[in-house]
Amino acid sequence: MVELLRFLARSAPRNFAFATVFGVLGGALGAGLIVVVNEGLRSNGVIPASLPWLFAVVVVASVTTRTVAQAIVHRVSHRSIVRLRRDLIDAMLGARLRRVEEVGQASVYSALADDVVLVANALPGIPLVIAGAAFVTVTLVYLLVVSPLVGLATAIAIALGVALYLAWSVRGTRHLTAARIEQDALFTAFKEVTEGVKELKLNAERRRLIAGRMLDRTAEVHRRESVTGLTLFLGAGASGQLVFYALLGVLMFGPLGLPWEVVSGTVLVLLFAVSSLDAVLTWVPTLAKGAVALEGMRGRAAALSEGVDEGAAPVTGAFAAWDRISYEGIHHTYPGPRNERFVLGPLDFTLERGEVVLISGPNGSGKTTLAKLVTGLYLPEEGRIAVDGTPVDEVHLAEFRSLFSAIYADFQVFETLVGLPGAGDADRVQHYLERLQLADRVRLRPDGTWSTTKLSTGQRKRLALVCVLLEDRDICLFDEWAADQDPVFKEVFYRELLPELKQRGKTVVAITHDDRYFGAGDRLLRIENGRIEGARTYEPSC
Ligand SMILES: Nc1ncnc2c1ncn2[C@@H]1O[C@H](COP(=O)(O)OP(=O)(O)OP(=O)(O)O)[C@@H](O)[C@H]1O
Repeated sequence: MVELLRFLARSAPRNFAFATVFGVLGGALGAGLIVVVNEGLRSNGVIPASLPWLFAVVVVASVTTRTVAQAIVHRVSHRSIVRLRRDLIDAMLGARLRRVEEVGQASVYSALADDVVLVANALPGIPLVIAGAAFVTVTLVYLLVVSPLVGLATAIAIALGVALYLAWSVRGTRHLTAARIEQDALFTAFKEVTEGVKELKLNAERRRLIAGRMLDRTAEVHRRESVTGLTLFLGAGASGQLVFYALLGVLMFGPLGLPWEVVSGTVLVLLFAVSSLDAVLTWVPTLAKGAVALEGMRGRAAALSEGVDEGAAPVTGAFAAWDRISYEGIHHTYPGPRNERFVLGPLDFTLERGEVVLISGPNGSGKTTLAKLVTGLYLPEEGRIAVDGTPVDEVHLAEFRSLFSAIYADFQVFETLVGLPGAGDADRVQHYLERLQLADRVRLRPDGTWSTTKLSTGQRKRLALVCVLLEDRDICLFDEWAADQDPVFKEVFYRELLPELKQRGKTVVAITHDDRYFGAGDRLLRIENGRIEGARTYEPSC
Protein backbone atom coordinates (compact mmCIF):
# COMPACT_ATOMS: atom_id res chain seq x y z
CA MET A 1 0.00 0.00 0.00
CA VAL A 2 2.76 2.46 0.95
CA GLU A 3 4.60 1.25 -2.16
CA LEU A 4 1.57 2.05 -4.33
CA LEU A 5 1.33 5.52 -2.79
CA ARG A 6 5.01 6.13 -3.41
CA PHE A 7 4.71 4.86 -6.96
CA LEU A 8 1.77 7.16 -7.69
CA ALA A 9 3.54 10.11 -6.07
CA ARG A 10 6.64 9.49 -8.16
CA SER A 11 5.00 8.77 -11.49
CA ALA A 12 2.55 11.72 -11.42
CA PRO A 13 3.47 14.09 -8.57
CA ARG A 14 1.10 16.89 -9.56
CA ASN A 15 -1.91 14.68 -10.10
CA PHE A 16 -1.08 12.77 -6.95
CA ALA A 17 -1.03 16.03 -4.99
CA PHE A 18 -4.44 17.00 -6.45
CA ALA A 19 -5.89 13.54 -5.78
CA THR A 20 -4.60 13.68 -2.20
CA VAL A 21 -6.06 17.14 -1.59
CA PHE A 22 -9.44 16.12 -3.07
CA GLY A 23 -9.35 12.77 -1.24
CA VAL A 24 -8.66 14.46 2.11
CA LEU A 25 -11.37 17.04 1.42
CA GLY A 26 -13.81 14.29 0.40
CA GLY A 27 -13.11 12.33 3.58
CA ALA A 28 -13.25 15.37 5.83
CA LEU A 29 -16.49 16.57 4.22
CA GLY A 30 -17.95 13.05 4.61
CA ALA A 31 -17.21 13.28 8.33
CA GLY A 32 -18.55 16.85 8.31
CA LEU A 33 -21.81 15.49 6.90
CA ILE A 34 -22.17 13.22 9.92
CA VAL A 35 -21.43 16.15 12.21
CA VAL A 36 -24.17 18.19 10.48
CA VAL A 37 -26.65 15.30 10.77
CA ASN A 38 -25.72 14.75 14.40
CA GLU A 39 -26.07 18.44 15.21
CA GLY A 40 -29.52 18.34 13.57
CA LEU A 41 -30.53 15.37 15.74
CA ARG A 42 -29.18 17.05 18.89
CA SER A 43 -31.28 20.19 18.20
CA ASN A 44 -34.45 18.45 19.49
CA GLY A 45 -36.44 19.44 16.40
CA VAL A 46 -35.48 23.17 16.56
CA ILE A 47 -33.29 23.05 13.48
CA PRO A 48 -31.30 26.25 12.77
CA ALA A 49 -32.21 27.79 9.38
CA SER A 50 -28.64 27.52 8.11
CA LEU A 51 -28.39 23.73 8.75
CA PRO A 52 -30.33 22.48 5.66
CA TRP A 53 -28.15 24.72 3.45
CA LEU A 54 -25.04 23.50 5.16
CA PHE A 55 -26.24 19.92 4.71
CA ALA A 56 -26.81 20.45 0.96
CA VAL A 57 -23.43 22.14 0.45
CA VAL A 58 -21.54 19.46 2.40
CA VAL A 59 -23.31 16.61 0.53
CA VAL A 60 -22.51 18.07 -2.91
CA ALA A 61 -18.95 19.00 -1.95
CA SER A 62 -18.25 15.62 -0.35
CA VAL A 63 -19.49 13.58 -3.32
CA THR A 64 -17.82 15.90 -5.86
CA THR A 65 -14.40 15.96 -4.21
CA ARG A 66 -14.31 12.17 -3.80
CA THR A 67 -15.35 11.65 -7.41
CA VAL A 68 -12.79 14.16 -8.67
CA ALA A 69 -10.05 12.44 -6.62
CA GLN A 70 -10.97 9.08 -8.15
CA ALA A 71 -11.26 10.50 -11.67
CA ILE A 72 -7.76 11.97 -11.37
CA VAL A 73 -6.31 8.66 -10.22
CA HIS A 74 -8.16 6.75 -12.99
CA ARG A 75 -6.44 8.97 -15.54
CA VAL A 76 -3.08 8.57 -13.84
CA SER A 77 -3.44 4.82 -13.48
CA HIS A 78 -3.98 4.31 -17.20
CA ARG A 79 -1.01 6.48 -17.99
CA SER A 80 1.02 4.60 -15.42
CA ILE A 81 0.22 1.26 -17.14
CA VAL A 82 1.83 2.61 -20.29
CA ARG A 83 4.76 3.94 -18.26
CA LEU A 84 5.27 0.75 -16.26
CA ARG A 85 5.26 -1.39 -19.38
CA ARG A 86 7.59 0.99 -21.16
CA ASP A 87 9.98 1.06 -18.19
CA LEU A 88 10.13 -2.72 -18.08
CA ILE A 89 10.64 -2.99 -21.83
CA ASP A 90 13.38 -0.35 -21.59
CA ALA A 91 14.96 -2.27 -18.71
CA MET A 92 14.94 -5.43 -20.85
CA LEU A 93 16.31 -3.69 -23.94
CA GLY A 94 18.87 -1.89 -21.80
CA ALA A 95 20.08 -5.06 -20.08
CA ARG A 96 22.89 -7.28 -21.26
CA LEU A 97 21.68 -10.14 -23.45
CA ARG A 98 23.03 -12.70 -20.97
CA ARG A 99 21.04 -11.03 -18.18
CA VAL A 100 17.84 -11.13 -20.27
CA GLU A 101 18.46 -14.83 -20.97
CA GLU A 102 19.01 -15.49 -17.25
CA VAL A 103 15.91 -13.58 -16.07
CA GLY A 104 13.89 -15.29 -18.79
CA GLN A 105 11.52 -13.81 -21.34
CA ALA A 106 8.51 -15.63 -19.79
CA SER A 107 9.10 -13.85 -16.50
CA VAL A 108 9.27 -10.44 -18.20
CA TYR A 109 6.16 -11.30 -20.20
CA SER A 110 4.25 -12.29 -17.06
CA ALA A 111 5.13 -8.93 -15.51
CA LEU A 112 4.08 -7.06 -18.66
CA ALA A 113 0.81 -8.92 -19.07
CA ASP A 114 -0.35 -9.55 -15.51
CA ASP A 115 1.40 -7.38 -12.94
CA VAL A 116 0.83 -4.13 -14.78
CA VAL A 117 -2.92 -4.73 -14.87
CA LEU A 118 -3.03 -5.59 -11.15
CA VAL A 119 -1.17 -2.38 -10.30
CA ALA A 120 -3.44 -0.30 -12.52
CA ASN A 121 -6.55 -1.90 -10.98
CA ALA A 122 -5.34 -1.09 -7.48
CA LEU A 123 -4.45 2.59 -8.00
CA PRO A 124 -8.06 3.94 -8.09
CA GLY A 125 -8.51 2.59 -4.56
CA ILE A 126 -5.90 4.99 -3.20
CA PRO A 127 -8.10 8.15 -3.05
CA LEU A 128 -10.66 6.12 -1.10
CA VAL A 129 -8.05 5.12 1.43
CA ILE A 130 -6.86 8.73 1.72
CA ALA A 131 -10.47 9.88 2.08
CA GLY A 132 -11.02 7.13 4.69
CA ALA A 133 -8.03 8.32 6.71
CA ALA A 134 -9.27 11.94 6.60
CA PHE A 135 -12.75 10.78 7.54
CA VAL A 136 -11.50 8.86 10.57
CA THR A 137 -9.31 11.79 11.70
CA VAL A 138 -12.14 14.36 11.51
CA THR A 139 -14.57 11.95 13.18
CA LEU A 140 -12.08 11.32 15.98
CA VAL A 141 -11.56 15.05 16.57
CA TYR A 142 -15.33 15.58 16.64
CA LEU A 143 -15.81 12.75 19.13
CA LEU A 144 -13.03 14.15 21.34
CA VAL A 145 -14.85 17.50 21.34
CA VAL A 146 -18.27 15.96 22.07
CA SER A 147 -16.94 13.57 24.71
CA PRO A 148 -13.23 13.16 25.54
CA LEU A 149 -14.01 9.70 27.00
CA VAL A 150 -15.68 8.49 23.77
CA GLY A 151 -12.86 10.08 21.75
CA LEU A 152 -10.24 8.28 23.81
CA ALA A 153 -12.09 4.95 23.52
CA THR A 154 -12.31 5.47 19.73
CA ALA A 155 -8.59 6.30 19.52
CA ILE A 156 -7.75 3.08 21.41
CA ALA A 157 -10.09 1.09 19.12
CA ILE A 158 -8.46 2.60 16.02
CA ALA A 159 -4.95 1.77 17.31
CA LEU A 160 -6.03 -1.79 18.11
CA GLY A 161 -7.78 -2.18 14.74
CA VAL A 162 -4.68 -0.95 12.86
CA ALA A 163 -2.38 -3.27 14.88
CA LEU A 164 -4.61 -6.28 14.15
CA TYR A 165 -4.87 -5.30 10.50
CA LEU A 166 -1.09 -5.08 10.15
CA ALA A 167 -0.55 -8.44 11.89
CA TRP A 168 -2.92 -10.18 9.44
CA SER A 169 -1.76 -8.30 6.39
CA VAL A 170 1.93 -9.21 6.91
CA ARG A 171 0.99 -12.89 6.62
CA GLY A 172 -1.37 -12.15 3.72
CA THR A 173 1.40 -10.34 1.81
CA ARG A 174 3.71 -13.35 2.34
CA HIS A 175 1.18 -15.66 0.64
CA LEU A 176 0.45 -13.23 -2.18
CA THR A 177 4.21 -12.95 -2.79
CA ALA A 178 4.46 -16.75 -2.95
CA ALA A 179 1.60 -16.72 -5.49
CA ARG A 180 3.46 -14.09 -7.50
CA ILE A 181 6.57 -16.30 -7.63
CA GLU A 182 4.41 -19.20 -8.83
CA GLN A 183 2.96 -16.95 -11.52
CA ASP A 184 6.31 -16.96 -13.38
CA ALA A 185 6.35 -20.76 -13.38
CA LEU A 186 2.76 -20.68 -14.63
CA PHE A 187 3.64 -18.38 -17.53
CA THR A 188 6.60 -20.60 -18.45
CA ALA A 189 4.24 -23.60 -18.44
CA PHE A 190 1.66 -21.69 -20.55
CA LYS A 191 4.38 -20.82 -23.05
CA GLU A 192 5.54 -24.44 -23.30
CA VAL A 193 2.01 -25.78 -23.69
CA THR A 194 0.90 -23.21 -26.28
CA GLU A 195 4.10 -23.60 -28.28
CA GLY A 196 4.05 -27.40 -27.88
CA VAL A 197 0.44 -27.92 -28.91
CA LYS A 198 1.46 -30.16 -31.86
CA GLU A 199 3.59 -32.46 -29.72
CA LEU A 200 0.90 -32.67 -27.05
CA LYS A 201 -1.82 -33.50 -29.59
CA LEU A 202 0.25 -36.41 -30.86
CA ASN A 203 1.06 -37.85 -27.44
CA ALA A 204 -2.00 -38.19 -25.22
CA GLU A 205 0.01 -39.51 -22.27
CA ARG A 206 2.38 -36.53 -22.25
CA ARG A 207 -0.61 -34.21 -22.73
CA ARG A 208 -2.26 -35.76 -19.66
CA LEU A 209 0.91 -35.52 -17.62
CA ILE A 210 2.08 -32.08 -18.72
CA ALA A 211 -1.20 -30.21 -19.12
CA GLY A 212 -3.22 -32.22 -16.63
CA ARG A 213 -0.70 -32.71 -13.87
CA MET A 214 2.32 -30.42 -14.03
CA LEU A 215 0.35 -27.38 -15.19
CA ASP A 216 -2.46 -28.10 -12.74
CA ARG A 217 0.03 -28.48 -9.91
CA THR A 218 1.56 -25.07 -10.59
CA ALA A 219 -1.89 -23.53 -11.07
CA GLU A 220 -3.05 -25.17 -7.83
CA VAL A 221 -0.12 -23.74 -5.82
CA HIS A 222 -0.81 -20.32 -7.38
CA ARG A 223 -4.52 -20.60 -6.57
CA ARG A 224 -3.91 -21.79 -3.00
CA GLU A 225 -1.41 -19.04 -2.19
CA SER A 226 -3.63 -16.35 -3.79
CA VAL A 227 -6.74 -17.50 -1.95
CA THR A 228 -4.90 -17.81 1.39
CA GLY A 229 -3.37 -14.35 0.92
CA LEU A 230 -6.68 -12.72 -0.02
CA THR A 231 -8.51 -14.52 2.81
CA LEU A 232 -5.96 -13.21 5.29
CA PHE A 233 -6.59 -9.71 3.97
CA LEU A 234 -10.33 -10.24 4.40
CA GLY A 235 -9.54 -11.38 7.95
CA ALA A 236 -7.51 -8.20 8.43
CA GLY A 237 -10.50 -6.11 7.35
CA ALA A 238 -12.94 -8.14 9.42
CA SER A 239 -10.82 -7.79 12.58
CA GLY A 240 -10.81 -4.01 12.08
CA GLN A 241 -14.60 -4.06 11.75
CA LEU A 242 -14.98 -6.26 14.84
CA VAL A 243 -12.98 -3.80 16.91
CA PHE A 244 -15.26 -0.99 15.74
CA TYR A 245 -18.43 -2.93 16.54
CA ALA A 246 -16.93 -3.87 19.92
CA LEU A 247 -16.48 -0.15 20.57
CA LEU A 248 -20.13 0.43 19.66
CA GLY A 249 -21.16 -2.35 22.04
CA VAL A 250 -19.10 -0.91 24.88
CA LEU A 251 -20.54 2.58 24.28
CA MET A 252 -24.12 1.34 24.18
CA PHE A 253 -24.11 -1.40 26.79
CA GLY A 254 -20.83 -0.89 28.69
CA PRO A 255 -20.23 0.63 32.10
CA LEU A 256 -19.02 4.04 30.92
CA GLY A 257 -22.05 5.81 32.37
CA LEU A 258 -22.36 8.33 29.54
CA PRO A 259 -25.46 10.54 29.16
CA TRP A 260 -27.94 9.01 26.67
CA GLU A 261 -27.76 11.89 24.14
CA VAL A 262 -23.97 11.47 23.98
CA VAL A 263 -24.36 7.70 23.49
CA SER A 264 -26.99 8.04 20.75
CA GLY A 265 -25.03 10.75 18.95
CA THR A 266 -21.67 8.98 19.04
CA VAL A 267 -23.20 5.61 18.10
CA LEU A 268 -24.73 7.25 15.03
CA VAL A 269 -21.36 8.79 14.12
CA LEU A 270 -19.61 5.45 14.56
CA LEU A 271 -22.22 3.60 12.47
CA PHE A 272 -21.57 6.05 9.65
CA ALA A 273 -17.85 5.53 10.16
CA VAL A 274 -18.23 1.73 9.89
CA SER A 275 -20.12 2.00 6.60
CA SER A 276 -17.40 4.30 5.25
CA LEU A 277 -14.75 1.85 6.48
CA ASP A 278 -16.56 -0.94 4.61
CA ALA A 279 -16.12 0.94 1.33
CA VAL A 280 -12.38 1.15 1.97
CA LEU A 281 -12.12 -2.50 3.04
CA THR A 282 -13.62 -3.79 -0.22
CA TRP A 283 -10.53 -2.31 -1.89
CA VAL A 284 -8.05 -3.95 0.46
CA PRO A 285 -7.53 -7.24 -1.48
CA THR A 286 -7.16 -5.33 -4.76
CA LEU A 287 -4.68 -2.96 -3.16
CA ALA A 288 -2.74 -5.85 -1.64
CA LYS A 289 -2.49 -7.69 -4.96
CA GLY A 290 -1.46 -4.45 -6.68
CA ALA A 291 1.28 -3.85 -4.11
CA VAL A 292 2.67 -7.38 -4.55
CA ALA A 293 2.49 -7.05 -8.34
CA LEU A 294 4.36 -3.74 -8.15
CA GLU A 295 7.07 -5.46 -6.09
CA GLY A 296 7.19 -8.25 -8.69
CA MET A 297 7.68 -5.76 -11.52
CA ARG A 298 10.32 -3.90 -9.55
CA GLY A 299 12.08 -7.22 -8.91
CA ARG A 300 12.19 -7.98 -12.65
CA ALA A 301 13.42 -4.47 -13.49
CA ALA A 302 16.06 -4.66 -10.71
CA ALA A 303 17.23 -8.11 -11.89
CA LEU A 304 17.56 -6.76 -15.43
CA SER A 305 19.35 -3.60 -14.32
CA GLU A 306 22.03 -5.66 -12.54
CA GLY A 307 23.59 -6.17 -15.96
CA VAL A 308 23.23 -2.87 -17.81
CA ASP A 309 24.24 -3.05 -21.42
CA GLU A 310 26.77 -0.46 -22.42
CA GLY A 311 25.62 -0.31 -26.02
CA ALA A 312 23.43 2.80 -25.73
CA ALA A 313 25.98 5.45 -26.73
CA PRO A 314 25.14 7.43 -29.89
CA VAL A 315 26.56 6.08 -33.14
CA THR A 316 28.79 8.63 -34.88
CA GLY A 317 30.33 6.46 -37.58
CA ALA A 318 33.79 6.38 -35.97
CA PHE A 319 34.41 2.83 -37.28
CA ALA A 320 32.95 3.54 -40.73
CA ALA A 321 36.32 3.15 -42.49
CA TRP A 322 37.34 -0.03 -40.66
CA ASP A 323 39.63 -2.59 -42.31
CA ARG A 324 40.20 -5.28 -39.72
CA ILE A 325 38.49 -6.47 -36.58
CA SER A 326 40.61 -8.59 -34.27
CA TYR A 327 39.22 -10.87 -31.59
CA GLU A 328 42.09 -11.46 -29.16
CA GLY A 329 41.88 -14.24 -26.59
CA ILE A 330 38.11 -13.83 -26.21
CA HIS A 331 36.34 -16.00 -23.74
CA HIS A 332 32.75 -16.76 -22.64
CA THR A 333 31.43 -19.13 -19.96
CA TYR A 334 27.89 -20.33 -19.33
CA PRO A 335 27.86 -21.06 -15.60
CA GLY A 336 26.44 -24.29 -14.21
CA PRO A 337 27.49 -27.46 -12.40
CA ARG A 338 30.74 -29.00 -13.66
CA ASN A 339 29.32 -31.09 -16.50
CA GLU A 340 26.83 -28.38 -17.57
CA ARG A 341 29.35 -25.53 -17.59
CA PHE A 342 30.37 -24.51 -21.09
CA VAL A 343 33.56 -22.61 -21.81
CA LEU A 344 34.16 -20.96 -25.17
CA GLY A 345 37.69 -19.80 -25.83
CA PRO A 346 40.19 -18.41 -25.57
CA LEU A 347 39.74 -17.67 -29.28
CA ASP A 348 41.97 -15.60 -31.56
CA PHE A 349 40.91 -14.65 -35.07
CA THR A 350 40.34 -11.65 -37.33
CA LEU A 351 37.72 -10.39 -39.78
CA GLU A 352 38.91 -8.43 -42.78
CA ARG A 353 36.72 -6.06 -44.72
CA GLY A 354 35.21 -7.74 -47.77
CA GLU A 355 35.89 -11.37 -46.89
CA VAL A 356 33.52 -14.29 -46.47
CA VAL A 357 34.25 -16.35 -43.36
CA LEU A 358 32.44 -19.64 -42.80
CA ILE A 359 32.23 -21.23 -39.36
CA SER A 360 31.48 -24.93 -38.92
CA GLY A 361 31.58 -27.43 -36.11
CA PRO A 362 29.51 -30.08 -34.32
CA ASN A 363 26.29 -29.27 -32.46
CA GLY A 364 26.95 -27.62 -29.12
CA SER A 365 30.53 -26.71 -30.04
CA GLY A 366 29.84 -22.99 -29.42
CA LYS A 367 29.15 -21.54 -32.89
CA THR A 368 26.09 -19.50 -31.88
CA THR A 369 27.82 -18.30 -28.72
CA LEU A 370 30.74 -17.23 -30.87
CA ALA A 371 28.33 -15.45 -33.24
CA LYS A 372 27.00 -13.43 -30.26
CA LEU A 373 30.56 -12.49 -29.29
CA VAL A 374 31.44 -11.59 -32.89
CA THR A 375 28.63 -9.00 -33.08
CA GLY A 376 29.26 -7.64 -29.56
CA LEU A 377 25.93 -8.96 -28.18
CA TYR A 378 27.99 -10.81 -25.58
CA LEU A 379 31.02 -8.99 -24.21
CA PRO A 380 34.10 -11.17 -23.82
CA GLU A 381 34.76 -12.06 -20.19
CA GLU A 382 38.46 -12.12 -21.00
CA GLY A 383 40.44 -10.90 -23.98
CA ARG A 384 39.40 -8.00 -26.16
CA ILE A 385 37.90 -6.97 -29.48
CA ALA A 386 39.67 -4.24 -31.43
CA VAL A 387 38.78 -2.38 -34.62
CA ASP A 388 41.99 -1.44 -36.43
CA GLY A 389 43.72 -1.51 -33.05
CA THR A 390 41.07 0.55 -31.16
CA PRO A 391 39.66 -1.56 -28.32
CA VAL A 392 35.88 -1.94 -28.31
CA ASP A 393 34.97 -0.66 -24.83
CA GLU A 394 31.67 0.68 -23.44
CA VAL A 395 32.15 3.95 -25.34
CA HIS A 396 32.55 2.15 -28.67
CA LEU A 397 30.14 -0.74 -28.20
CA ALA A 398 27.12 0.81 -29.96
CA GLU A 399 29.45 1.97 -32.72
CA PHE A 400 30.80 -1.55 -33.07
CA ARG A 401 27.37 -3.20 -33.12
CA SER A 402 26.20 -0.79 -35.79
CA LEU A 403 28.60 -2.50 -38.22
CA PHE A 404 26.51 -5.71 -38.09
CA SER A 405 23.27 -7.14 -39.42
CA ALA A 406 22.48 -10.64 -38.24
CA ILE A 407 20.06 -13.49 -38.71
CA TYR A 408 20.37 -15.78 -35.70
CA ALA A 409 18.70 -19.19 -35.49
CA ASP A 410 15.96 -17.67 -33.26
CA PHE A 411 15.47 -14.67 -35.51
CA GLN A 412 12.56 -12.24 -35.55
CA VAL A 413 10.96 -10.65 -38.60
CA PHE A 414 9.21 -7.46 -37.53
CA GLU A 415 6.06 -6.53 -39.39
CA THR A 416 7.31 -2.97 -39.83
CA LEU A 417 10.33 -2.01 -41.90
CA VAL A 418 10.95 1.11 -39.84
CA GLY A 419 14.65 1.70 -39.16
CA LEU A 420 15.84 -0.10 -42.30
CA PRO A 421 17.54 2.54 -44.47
CA GLY A 422 16.58 0.89 -47.78
CA ALA A 423 12.89 0.51 -46.87
CA GLY A 424 11.95 3.84 -48.48
CA ASP A 425 12.99 2.58 -51.93
CA ALA A 426 9.99 0.50 -53.03
CA ASP A 427 11.70 -0.65 -56.26
CA ARG A 428 14.65 -1.97 -54.29
CA VAL A 429 12.36 -3.80 -51.86
CA GLN A 430 10.46 -5.34 -54.78
CA HIS A 431 13.73 -6.34 -56.44
CA TYR A 432 14.89 -8.22 -53.32
CA LEU A 433 11.48 -9.87 -52.86
CA GLU A 434 11.61 -11.12 -56.44
CA ARG A 435 15.22 -12.19 -56.10
CA LEU A 436 14.37 -14.28 -53.04
CA GLN A 437 11.18 -15.60 -54.67
CA LEU A 438 8.86 -13.99 -52.16
CA ALA A 439 7.13 -11.49 -54.44
CA ASP A 440 4.05 -13.71 -54.90
CA ARG A 441 3.68 -14.15 -51.11
CA VAL A 442 4.68 -10.81 -49.59
CA ARG A 443 4.43 -7.20 -50.63
CA LEU A 444 5.41 -3.92 -49.05
CA ARG A 445 2.35 -1.96 -47.92
CA PRO A 446 2.31 1.84 -48.43
CA ASP A 447 2.48 2.27 -44.63
CA GLY A 448 5.90 0.56 -44.58
CA THR A 449 4.80 -2.83 -43.24
CA TRP A 450 4.95 -6.29 -44.75
CA SER A 451 1.57 -7.55 -46.04
CA THR A 452 2.21 -10.76 -44.09
CA THR A 453 4.90 -12.52 -42.06
CA LYS A 454 2.91 -15.78 -41.83
CA LEU A 455 5.28 -17.76 -44.00
CA SER A 456 7.07 -21.08 -43.95
CA THR A 457 10.29 -21.14 -41.89
CA GLY A 458 12.40 -21.05 -45.05
CA GLN A 459 10.37 -18.16 -46.48
CA ARG A 460 10.56 -16.20 -43.20
CA LYS A 461 14.32 -16.63 -43.26
CA ARG A 462 14.37 -15.29 -46.80
CA LEU A 463 12.28 -12.30 -45.68
CA ALA A 464 14.77 -11.76 -42.83
CA LEU A 465 17.48 -11.76 -45.48
CA VAL A 466 15.59 -9.07 -47.42
CA CYS A 467 15.63 -6.99 -44.21
CA VAL A 468 19.39 -7.54 -43.84
CA LEU A 469 19.94 -6.42 -47.43
CA LEU A 470 17.81 -3.31 -46.79
CA GLU A 471 19.70 -2.59 -43.57
CA ASP A 472 22.85 -2.45 -45.69
CA ARG A 473 25.42 -2.76 -42.92
CA ASP A 474 29.10 -3.58 -43.45
CA ILE A 475 29.03 -7.07 -41.93
CA CYS A 476 26.31 -9.71 -42.37
CA LEU A 477 26.20 -12.60 -39.94
CA PHE A 478 24.12 -15.67 -40.75
CA ASP A 479 23.63 -18.44 -38.17
CA GLU A 480 22.80 -21.53 -40.25
CA TRP A 481 20.66 -19.42 -42.58
CA ALA A 482 20.70 -22.04 -45.34
CA ALA A 483 19.66 -24.91 -43.05
CA ASP A 484 15.94 -24.44 -43.84
CA GLN A 485 16.37 -23.74 -47.56
CA ASP A 486 15.80 -26.21 -50.37
CA PRO A 487 18.79 -27.25 -52.57
CA VAL A 488 17.99 -24.61 -55.20
CA PHE A 489 18.08 -21.81 -52.63
CA LYS A 490 21.17 -23.16 -50.92
CA GLU A 491 22.82 -22.88 -54.32
CA VAL A 492 21.55 -19.29 -54.75
CA PHE A 493 22.76 -18.38 -51.25
CA TYR A 494 26.27 -19.81 -51.47
CA ARG A 495 26.97 -19.35 -55.17
CA GLU A 496 25.23 -16.03 -55.90
CA LEU A 497 24.31 -14.04 -52.79
CA LEU A 498 27.53 -14.48 -50.81
CA PRO A 499 29.76 -13.58 -53.79
CA GLU A 500 27.50 -10.58 -54.55
CA LEU A 501 27.76 -9.34 -50.97
CA LYS A 502 31.52 -9.75 -51.13
CA GLN A 503 31.61 -7.88 -54.43
CA ARG A 504 29.74 -5.00 -52.79
CA GLY A 505 32.52 -4.86 -50.17
CA LYS A 506 30.48 -6.54 -47.45
CA THR A 507 32.00 -8.90 -44.94
CA VAL A 508 30.05 -12.10 -44.36
CA VAL A 509 30.26 -14.45 -41.38
CA ALA A 510 28.15 -17.56 -41.98
CA ILE A 511 27.74 -20.53 -39.68
CA THR A 512 27.14 -23.60 -41.79
CA HIS A 513 26.89 -27.37 -41.76
CA ASP A 514 26.84 -27.52 -45.58
CA ASP A 515 30.29 -29.05 -46.16
CA ARG A 516 29.80 -29.11 -49.93
CA TYR A 517 29.78 -25.31 -49.88
CA PHE A 518 32.80 -24.78 -47.60
CA GLY A 519 34.67 -23.55 -50.66
CA ALA A 520 32.18 -20.65 -51.02
CA GLY A 521 34.03 -18.79 -48.25
CA ASP A 522 37.47 -17.21 -48.28
CA ARG A 523 38.14 -18.88 -44.94
CA LEU A 524 36.69 -21.64 -42.85
CA LEU A 525 36.98 -21.70 -39.06
CA ARG A 526 36.24 -25.03 -37.44
CA ILE A 527 35.02 -24.90 -33.83
CA GLU A 528 35.16 -27.91 -31.58
CA ASN A 529 34.33 -27.96 -27.90
CA GLY A 530 34.59 -24.18 -27.60
CA ARG A 531 37.97 -23.88 -29.35
CA ILE A 532 39.06 -23.13 -32.91
CA GLU A 533 40.42 -26.50 -34.00
CA GLY A 534 41.19 -25.64 -37.58
CA ALA A 535 41.29 -22.72 -40.01
CA ARG A 536 41.43 -23.17 -43.77
CA THR A 537 41.91 -20.54 -46.40
CA TYR A 538 40.34 -21.08 -49.85
CA GLU A 539 41.52 -19.74 -53.15
CA PRO A 540 39.10 -17.30 -54.82
CA SER A 541 38.34 -19.84 -57.58
CA CYS A 542 36.90 -22.44 -55.19
N1 LIG B 1 21.74 -19.44 -22.66
C1 LIG B 1 22.54 -20.47 -22.31
N2 LIG B 1 22.72 -20.78 -21.02
C2 LIG B 1 23.52 -21.80 -20.65
N3 LIG B 1 24.15 -22.61 -21.52
C3 LIG B 1 24.00 -22.37 -22.83
C4 LIG B 1 23.19 -21.29 -23.30
N4 LIG B 1 23.23 -21.29 -24.65
C5 LIG B 1 24.03 -22.31 -25.02
N5 LIG B 1 24.50 -22.95 -23.92
C6 LIG B 1 25.42 -24.09 -23.92
O1 LIG B 1 26.60 -23.70 -24.62
C7 LIG B 1 27.04 -24.72 -25.50
C8 LIG B 1 27.26 -24.12 -26.89
O2 LIG B 1 26.00 -23.73 -27.40
P1 LIG B 1 25.88 -23.06 -28.82
O3 LIG B 1 24.45 -22.77 -29.07
O4 LIG B 1 26.83 -21.94 -28.91
O5 LIG B 1 26.39 -24.25 -29.78
P2 LIG B 1 26.27 -24.41 -31.36
O6 LIG B 1 27.61 -24.87 -31.83
O7 LIG B 1 25.73 -23.17 -31.97
O8 LIG B 1 25.22 -25.59 -31.48
P3 LIG B 1 24.21 -25.94 -32.69
O9 LIG B 1 25.03 -26.35 -33.88
O10 LIG B 1 23.44 -27.07 -32.14
O11 LIG B 1 23.38 -24.72 -32.92
C9 LIG B 1 26.03 -25.83 -25.45
O12 LIG B 1 26.58 -26.89 -24.71
C10 LIG B 1 24.85 -25.25 -24.70
O13 LIG B 1 24.33 -26.21 -23.81
